[in-house]
Amino acid sequence: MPVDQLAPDILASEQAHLAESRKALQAMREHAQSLSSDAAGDWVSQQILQSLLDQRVAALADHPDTPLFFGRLDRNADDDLPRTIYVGRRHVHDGHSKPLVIDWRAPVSRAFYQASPGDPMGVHLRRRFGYHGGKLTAFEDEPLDTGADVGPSRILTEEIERPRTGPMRDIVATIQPDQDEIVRSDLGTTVCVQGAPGTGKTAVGLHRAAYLLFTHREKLARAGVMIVGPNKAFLSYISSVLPALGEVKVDQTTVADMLGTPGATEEPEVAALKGSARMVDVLERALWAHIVKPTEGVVYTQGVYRFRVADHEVREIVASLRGTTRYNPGRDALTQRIAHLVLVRMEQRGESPDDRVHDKVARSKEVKAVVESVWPKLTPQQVLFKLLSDPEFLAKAARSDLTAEEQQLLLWRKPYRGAKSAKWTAADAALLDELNDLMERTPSLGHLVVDEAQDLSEMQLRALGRRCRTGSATVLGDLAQGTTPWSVSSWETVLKHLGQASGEVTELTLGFRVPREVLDYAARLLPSIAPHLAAPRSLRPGAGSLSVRPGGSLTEAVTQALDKEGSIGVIVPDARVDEIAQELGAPVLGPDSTEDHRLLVVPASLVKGLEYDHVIVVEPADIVAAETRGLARLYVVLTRAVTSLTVLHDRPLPEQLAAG
Ligand SMILES: Nc1ncnc2c1ncn2[C@@H]1O[C@H](COP(=O)(O)OP(=O)(O)OP(=O)(O)O)[C@@H](O)[C@H]1O
Repeated sequence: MPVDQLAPDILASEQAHLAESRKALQAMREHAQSLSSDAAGDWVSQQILQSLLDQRVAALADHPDTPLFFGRLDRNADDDLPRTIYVGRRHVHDGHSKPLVIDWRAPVSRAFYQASPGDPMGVHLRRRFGYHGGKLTAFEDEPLDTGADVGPSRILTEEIERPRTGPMRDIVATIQPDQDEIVRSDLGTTVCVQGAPGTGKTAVGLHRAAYLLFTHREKLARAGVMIVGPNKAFLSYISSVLPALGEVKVDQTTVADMLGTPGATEEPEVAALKGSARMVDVLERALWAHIVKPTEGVVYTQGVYRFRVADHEVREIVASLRGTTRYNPGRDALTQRIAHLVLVRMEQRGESPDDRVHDKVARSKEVKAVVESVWPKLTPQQVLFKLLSDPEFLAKAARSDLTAEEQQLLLWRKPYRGAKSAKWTAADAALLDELNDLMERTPSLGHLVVDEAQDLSEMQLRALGRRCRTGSATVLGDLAQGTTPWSVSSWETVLKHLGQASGEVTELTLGFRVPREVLDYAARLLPSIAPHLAAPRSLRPGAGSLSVRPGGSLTEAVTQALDKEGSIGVIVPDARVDEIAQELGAPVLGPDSTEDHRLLVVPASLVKGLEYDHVIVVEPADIVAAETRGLARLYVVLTRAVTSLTVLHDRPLPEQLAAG
């Protein structure tokens, strides 16, 4: 496709449109700044209005380095909009409300991403713009009414190959048609995306969040949108994308932050068992086993009178409540109903007690004592503590759902002294969350984006599912990159445990990050780790991007990479991180890292979801040997490179890689 830098007139007129749009944006901002919150009636409304105005002013800031628009459509359409529209990150209009730039999320912008010679969608020319810094330097024309396909866009390839420094960039200018389908799917639809490394799953998830917030602003501002990623380093890497799209009110979190940071670790087989949804019934029985059959009634004394509620009456209330409410509301309801019966007795004696008396009875020590003995106040930690430390209690709760060996596996080898001093693992955190929800309903958000979902256990998925129970989700992942002991093998299973069984599973198949030569090399591992998945495809051939060096020198590889532009990740077996960092005098990526460095030593276990222009992998055999799903880990490691991958090894390569 021609990048038409040789048409100076056109380029100059497009640059003039950019200048006009920038000026108009400046005017919109000045107007917003001139608005006053004084018009609001009271102090509270004034504060709310001021905060809205501040947000509006911030949203109208012009970032000189980011293109205000990146595309143009010349349309045949007969609607209220100009025939020529410019597509950009946000709406900009002139002083007469004429749109100069239209938000990429507006319905009319859809054609920019979706129109094709086969289906021009009323567009006869699509123009893409190339930028250098904030300067418009090139454009690329695609006539859509001639029926001829003009081939891949050079602006797209250049965008992908632009050297990386710092965090992930947005892809709003170059979203591809199949990605756009996912980005623009309805709020009510849960979408699950399987995609090979670098197919843009993370990018698509973030852009979908931005699209939904634009399209359903009010509803989602109330209900909330949350992005869930594997660790803080990953969140830091993606943290700039949504703000660059003008969306600052999205929470980004990890499962550990959401459910509680683990204070202990455990054997993979124990973690896998605790992660299984078979634990659900066990937990439910464990909780409800705390309710004791009432053997005594209540005697409430007021002055010289005693009002009695018989034991069988308490039994009846408990029986009617058990299993029909969550644990805590059930406990409250038991208190209220006992108090009610006391009040009935008072009325039978001719009194007319009011609400205050009702409250007093409900809070009396007599009623509290019976409720506590029958339906005790509990914390999730107390229940799980009992389950993991008391073999008899576990056997009672487990029934035939867990074998004797499995029960043995669950019990702590060295029990803690109490629920408060117990140290919980990542798997325990999900069990505690399940118990918490059995006791008290977990509030739901409007939309959840879950990245690297293949690594979540069934119990973690249930925990996330609760948080989008009345909303929807975007679930992203790659079954071949599953590295946890509980990694799932099908997306249908993921959706089921998430409580979104009707969600749509879709696939992204074209890789943008990894050059073909490197991707083909990594794909030699696929038959061993995910035989049912098709080999991934790559947009760019990347001839010469792969170098495998037996006995190769690390210092030499790093020096070569430093001679080129872009970021460098030296990915090493976790056990060798310190040694190699010292050798290179380079910083190490930690789970909580948020800083940018051009050269980083990266532990293999932390590199999921990240990418570097140049990747140097040290000793693949050790990376594989370090964990049960070591081959899948190696697949993740080998698919992080945008421009070049160098593999250094002294030990023989894993046989799947060697046999090429
Ligand atoms: N349409 C696109 N235009 C430009 N760049 C793109 C596009 N789609 C994806 N990319 C780029 O490709 C790279 C990989 O994207 P992303 O991290 O979203 O992939 P992923 O599928 O989540 O990968 P992984 O499975 O390895 O986590 C990123 O640099 C992203 O910006």
